[in-house]
Amino acid sequence: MSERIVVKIGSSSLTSEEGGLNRDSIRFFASELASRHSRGDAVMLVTSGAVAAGFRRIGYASRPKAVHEKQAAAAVGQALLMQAYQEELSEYGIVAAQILLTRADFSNRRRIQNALMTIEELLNQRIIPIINENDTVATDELVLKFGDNDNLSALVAAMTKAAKLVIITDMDGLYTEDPRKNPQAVKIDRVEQISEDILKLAGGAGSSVGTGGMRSKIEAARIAMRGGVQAFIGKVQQEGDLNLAVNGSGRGTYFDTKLHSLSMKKQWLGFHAMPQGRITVDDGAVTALLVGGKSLLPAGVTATEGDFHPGDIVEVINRQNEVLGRGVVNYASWQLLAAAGLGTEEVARRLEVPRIEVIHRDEWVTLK
Ligand SMILES: Nc1ncnc2c1ncn2[C@@H]1O[C@H](COP(=O)(O)OP(=O)(O)O)[C@@H](O)[C@H]1O
Ligand SMILES: N[C@@H](CCC(=O)OP(=O)(O)O)C(=O)O
Repeated sequence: MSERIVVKIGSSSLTSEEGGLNRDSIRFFASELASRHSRGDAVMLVTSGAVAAGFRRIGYASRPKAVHEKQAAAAVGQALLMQAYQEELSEYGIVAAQILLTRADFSNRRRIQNALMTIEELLNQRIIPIINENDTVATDELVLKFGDNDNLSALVAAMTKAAKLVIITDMDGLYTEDPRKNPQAVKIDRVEQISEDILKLAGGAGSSVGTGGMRSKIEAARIAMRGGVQAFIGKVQQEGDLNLAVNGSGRGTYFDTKLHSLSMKKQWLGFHAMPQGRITVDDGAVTALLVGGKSLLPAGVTATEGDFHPGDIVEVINRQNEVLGRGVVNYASWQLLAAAGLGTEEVARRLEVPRIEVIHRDEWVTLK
């Protein structure tokens, strides 16, 4: 059966600690991708490695830390990376395309629609889109940077309604602890829900070339699952490993989902738009939102944060500060402050709001 898949390859799989691209690795991954492509899959690749490939060529002794140096390294390395993929994929008669995206592109509806249309056309033409963060324009200081490509790959998978996201890394899955630190750590084969406990298992990057570590991969798996995409985190190292990973018997951890893909509108709400504020809710409201599929009423609100207006997107958290989801708010922040904890009739008497629900169920996305 042919499928739509997104494959993400981390810096640690493409480069050595001393920097520079490992051409054998690129050759190997190209052959794995070509094998899925020849089965009829629509294959997209999200690849890191620009900074790691470029710093060596520039002459820096190690992976740079300063933003301008990282961006210079990425500018050099991205060209080397594309050249290597293009040459290796052409051995199989496959054409590759370069797509560079930033977090800010995802926050702009028109830009992201355009990127999606481009990707769809490339896939129609049996081209493999090769996607990376546009490092020269994305900056660290703002929330506008992905930093690692794990999140980017999950957003691409959700946006293109891929069946599967394969996150390739140097570890054969998620362990109960970082195996580099504790060799007794035990591998987890399947995860059906990403709880806070699962997130706590994961530490930072294991190598000096990787950035995200396991935590950002699990966060990516969470986005993928919410978007109705099955995610895999693990190793693809020998011939046929990518097929195994796609078919369910790969060397890694599977994050299964029973959810259906989210509409572009709900993806926008949940993943892309920048929230303008936060609303804290009580336990009754948590159940109403997460279990009952109900709208959020003022009675369940205990606190608000930020300056928002009707129509803005806000994040909803519980008393433990865990994010439950996001939605379109019908109140201004000052109105909600006045209405918090009150019954609906009381609110209707006191305030003029476009809708009595703080967030209507149709304009809500659960992220927990
Ligand atoms: N619980 C865990 N299970 C597995 N690996 C973990 C865990 N916590 C931290 N890690 C580390 O995450 C690393 C992979 O992330 P990273 O170095 O960013 O790789 P990549 O470049 O492939 O994105 C592993 O090498 C491992 O040391
Ligand atoms: N866009 C950057 C990605 C940075 C990075 O190291 O990411 P990753 O290896 O996925 O943790 C690059 O190409 O170098």
